[in-house]
Amino acid sequence: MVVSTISPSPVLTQDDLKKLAAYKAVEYVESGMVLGLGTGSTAYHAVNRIGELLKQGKLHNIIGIPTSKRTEEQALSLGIPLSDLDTHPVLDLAIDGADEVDTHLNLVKGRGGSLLREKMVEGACRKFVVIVDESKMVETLGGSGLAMPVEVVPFCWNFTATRLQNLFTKAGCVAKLRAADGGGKPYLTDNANYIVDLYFKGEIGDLKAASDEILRLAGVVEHGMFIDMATTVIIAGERGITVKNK
Ligand SMILES: O=C(CO)[C@H](O)[C@H](O)COP(=O)(O)O
Repeated sequence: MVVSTISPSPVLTQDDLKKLAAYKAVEYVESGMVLGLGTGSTAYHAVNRIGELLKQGKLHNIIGIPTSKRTEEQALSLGIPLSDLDTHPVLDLAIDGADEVDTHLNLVKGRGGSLLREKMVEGACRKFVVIVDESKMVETLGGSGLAMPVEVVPFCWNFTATRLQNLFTKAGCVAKLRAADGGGKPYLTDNANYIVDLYFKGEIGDLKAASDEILRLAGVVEHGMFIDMATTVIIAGERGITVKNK
């Protein structure tokens, strides 16, 4: 793993840090590329920057593949030409945020709800650049006490949630159905599925084994562990930008 650190910065807000990481990632974009466009408050800055460079004529012939309806709307409003994986099954580069990044550059994604499309798009990229502020860096995934999302079909979701929780009893896992903003109804993904958030008290353990066990359950569509997918992680912190390459 190659690590490089670039220039210190003054006191910045978390959003400033997200923007710094996003702008740094957009330096990897070249004219003619097919790009995966991520979802979330960090990726938002990257998509805006790509739109800005296109408008200024500094980038040409970009094709974006959005990872959510939200990003699709944003990209269209900026005049970024869009396509899909059916037409472009191999992408040059994707830029996206993450909820957690571990020391091996494995990720938790999907607290913003777009994990399935993100995994499809980012899994089809030659290069996947992840952009985070330093608060997202963790020793081990799931250890922050925050959610590890799993997209499930709505049919008997409670049955699936219970089976998910039972997979990780040793890790003190609690499975909760994600509610839509305002409570009441379940959160619906862009694919009309539900999300069950897994909360761990202990360690998940072997990530690949956990992934296999989750995906073996009928009713599960995809989970938010992105194992061995990121090729570069750009971390913005108070002391500057750190770039980690696989
Ligand atoms: O996985 C995601 C959405 O499904 C986001 O990339 C992740 O939640 C990070 O979001 P943010 O940049 O807003 O912190």
